[in-house]
Amino acid sequence: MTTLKVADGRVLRPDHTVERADVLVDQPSGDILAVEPDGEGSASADDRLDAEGGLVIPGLINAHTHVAMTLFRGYADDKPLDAWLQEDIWPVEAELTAEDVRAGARLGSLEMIRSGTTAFADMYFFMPEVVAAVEKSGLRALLGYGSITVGNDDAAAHQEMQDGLDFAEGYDGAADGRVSTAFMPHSLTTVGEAYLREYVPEARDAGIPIHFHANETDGEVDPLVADHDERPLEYADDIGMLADTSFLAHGVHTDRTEHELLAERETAVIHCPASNMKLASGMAPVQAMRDRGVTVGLGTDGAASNNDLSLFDEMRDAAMLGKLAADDASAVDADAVVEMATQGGADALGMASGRIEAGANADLAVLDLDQPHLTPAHDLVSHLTYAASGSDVRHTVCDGQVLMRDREVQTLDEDEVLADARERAAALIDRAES
Ligand SMILES: N[C@@H](CCSC[C@H]1O[C@@H](n2cnc3c(=O)[nH]cnc32)[C@H](O)[C@@H]1O)C(=O)O
Ligand SMILES: [Zn+2]
Repeated sequence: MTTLKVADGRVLRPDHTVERADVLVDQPSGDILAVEPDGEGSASADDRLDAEGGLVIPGLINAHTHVAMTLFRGYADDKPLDAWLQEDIWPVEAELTAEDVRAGARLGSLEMIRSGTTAFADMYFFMPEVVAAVEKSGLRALLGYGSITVGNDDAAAHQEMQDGLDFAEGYDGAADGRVSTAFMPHSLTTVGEAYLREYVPEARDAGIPIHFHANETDGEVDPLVADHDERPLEYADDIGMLADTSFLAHGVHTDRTEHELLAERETAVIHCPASNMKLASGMAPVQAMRDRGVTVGLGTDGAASNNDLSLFDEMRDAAMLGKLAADDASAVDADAVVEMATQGGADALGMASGRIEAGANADLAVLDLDQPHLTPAHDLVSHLTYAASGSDVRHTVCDGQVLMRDREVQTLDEDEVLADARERAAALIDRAES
C-alpha cells in the first residue's frame, strides 16, 4: 500500500464544520482511508503534502462545461446566446480539428487543476481527445459527445445521435476508471423530437446517463411551449429524459411544475451563473429549486461564455445571482453554494467525490489561508464562497494522485500547454475568418 498524508491542515468536513486533521489517502485505490483529528494521526505515510496554514476542501466539481472552448476565450463577447452561437461560435467550431480539441482540453485541464477543480462534465466534439487530456492530466470526468440534429439531413442526424451513443458505450471506465460517460443530446430545441424519441430509450435501456441543455433562454422555452402545449421539462419527461442518472444544464426559465418534476425524478440541475449573466439568459430560481428538493450542481459552461473555468468565481456568482433572483439576501447562502460546488456536483455526476471522509474518492484541494484577503477567518465556508479565488489553491489531489504540489502542476508541462493552445487558437481563428 502506498499512502499519502495531507498533513497539519484544517479540514472541511461533509457537515461543513472545520477541524484540524490529517487526511490519509490510499494511492492505489485512490480512496480516503481516514481523517485523523489532530494528535490522533497514524505514524508515517509514503508521501506527505504540507497543509499547515491551509484549508483542505473537497476538489471542486465543474458539472457543466465545454472544456476545449478555452481556445475561444475572449474571441466573441457581449452577445445573446442565439447570435453568439450562430454568428461567432458555430462558424469557428466548424473549423475545429482533433488536435485543436486536444490543445483546448489540456489548457482547460491545467486551468482547472490550478483552481482546485478535480472533476468536470464535458459535452463537445472529438471526445476521445478529451479522454486523452483526462488520462494525462489526472483529473476525473464525465464525458459525452454533444449530438445536434438541426441543420442536418436525416442520415447525418442519425449519425450524430449514434456517435453520441457509441462514444458513451466505448469510453465508460477509461483512464483507470476516472472517465465515466453520458449520452448528450445538445438541447431540447437543437435535437428533433423524432431523434430524441428514437435514441433516448436506447440510452436508458443501456443504463447510460443523459445530459442536455434545457430552459436556458426565453427564446428557447417559448417555441417549445407553443409547439407542445406543455413546459419543456414536461416534454423532456414524456420522452424519458428525466431520470435519477440524468442532469441538465441551466434550468433558468423553469416553473414550479418543472421543479416538482425534477425533484420527483431526482434529475439534477447544473447552474451556470456566469454564463447566464454574460449571455443575459436570465436568473435561475436556484433557491426555489433547492427548496423543492432538486439537486443543484455548479458549472462554468464553456470559457467563451464565462470567461474562465474557476469554480471559485462561479461560487461567488451563484451566491450573488441567487439572492437577486429570489429578491432575498438570505437566499443561496454560503453553505448552499459550497454544497453545490462539491456534493451537489458529485451527486449529479454519480461520483463518490465532493466530501472528505473515509471511503470517498481522494479528490481534494488545499488552499493557502495565510493571505490578506482571507484574514480574519471568522467563517471559512463564507471565505470559500465570497473571498477565495483559484489562485489561493496550493495543492490539488485527484484519485489519490498529486496533480499540483506547491502550485507546480505535476502532470502537464505548463509552458508547452500554453504555447500549443496559443498557436492552435490563432491558426483556428485564421482559418475561420479567411
Ligand atoms: N455535434 C455538435 C456539437 C455539440 S458540442 C456542444 C455545443 O454546445 C455549444 N454551447 C456552448 N455553450 C452553450 C450554451 O450556453 N448553450 C447552448 N450551447 C452552448 C458549444 O459551442 C458546442 O457547439 C455539432 O455538430 O454542432
Ligand atoms: Zn453549455
